[in-house]
Amino acid sequence: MMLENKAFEPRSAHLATPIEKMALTGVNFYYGDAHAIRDVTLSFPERQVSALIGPSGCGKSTLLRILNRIYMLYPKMRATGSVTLDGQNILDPSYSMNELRARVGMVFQKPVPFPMSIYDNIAYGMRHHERISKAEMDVRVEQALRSAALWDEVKDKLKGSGLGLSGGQQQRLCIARAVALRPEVLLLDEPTSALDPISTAKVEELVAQLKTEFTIVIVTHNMQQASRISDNTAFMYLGELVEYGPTAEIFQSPKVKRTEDYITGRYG
Ligand SMILES: Nc1ncnc2c1ncn2[C@@H]1O[C@H](COP(=O)(O)OP(=O)(O)OP(=O)(O)O)[C@@H](O)[C@H]1O
Repeated sequence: MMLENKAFEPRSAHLATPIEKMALTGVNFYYGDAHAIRDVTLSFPERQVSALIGPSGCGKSTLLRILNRIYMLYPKMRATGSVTLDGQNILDPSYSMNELRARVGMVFQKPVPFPMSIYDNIAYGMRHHERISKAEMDVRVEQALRSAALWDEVKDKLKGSGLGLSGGQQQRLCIARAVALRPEVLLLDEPTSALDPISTAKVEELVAQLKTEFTIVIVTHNMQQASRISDNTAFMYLGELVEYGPTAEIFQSPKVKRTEDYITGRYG
């Protein structure tokens, strides 16, 4: 069945110069007294994949969580500086959390489907955010599952539990759930670290497709993955941004010795 898919029409075709979708300026982050992110300034171009890499504890996940203000759920965590989304500072408390949740979606390392049917896993968020008819919901669920390259595997068992899927399928279900809300930015926190190589390859292919419609920021420990799927790579160390640029440059001719050492596996 051919679906009319307005949500996934390119927002502006054939961009000559990428538009800056999100930008951090002088961002610091604190877990209580612990200073986890130090004066980070960088921007994520629209409809490109940007990878955050660096040794364990360098602040990759923390940086990702600043981008959707998820830390605000916890007391004692605070960010300073500015993070803009299409030029508006999302760290400003007056910026609506609901709007941010709708515009910036997140997928975590460990897939956690809701304990409900595959169909309801996708429909749940939409019911919460929008009023849509059953017929339109069916279309949107199908679109989301197709976008996450999962439709063919689940179309005959939509009423079955999301928990009954394999790990790789569960992760694609979680991606479908995020995509269904039609965000503009997708944050992926090590989305393949719990997956086998075949599922990993599927998710990587999926990221390549999704970037035609979404701006993607991905945290990964996997150097090959960063070099395969990202347009830009940021190398972080001890909470600081060491180097950021086009992925080919970062991997082939890093300017900073520490980046080179990490990428070539001399430490990590
Ligand atoms: N909830 C927390 N409370 C206090 N400190 C934290 C908390 N979460 C992370 N940190 C600290 O912040 C720093 C950055 O952690 P973060 O998880 O962002 O690093 P990471 O690069 O994503 O690491 P990994 O690759 O191991 O997931 C670390 O020093 C970590 O110990």
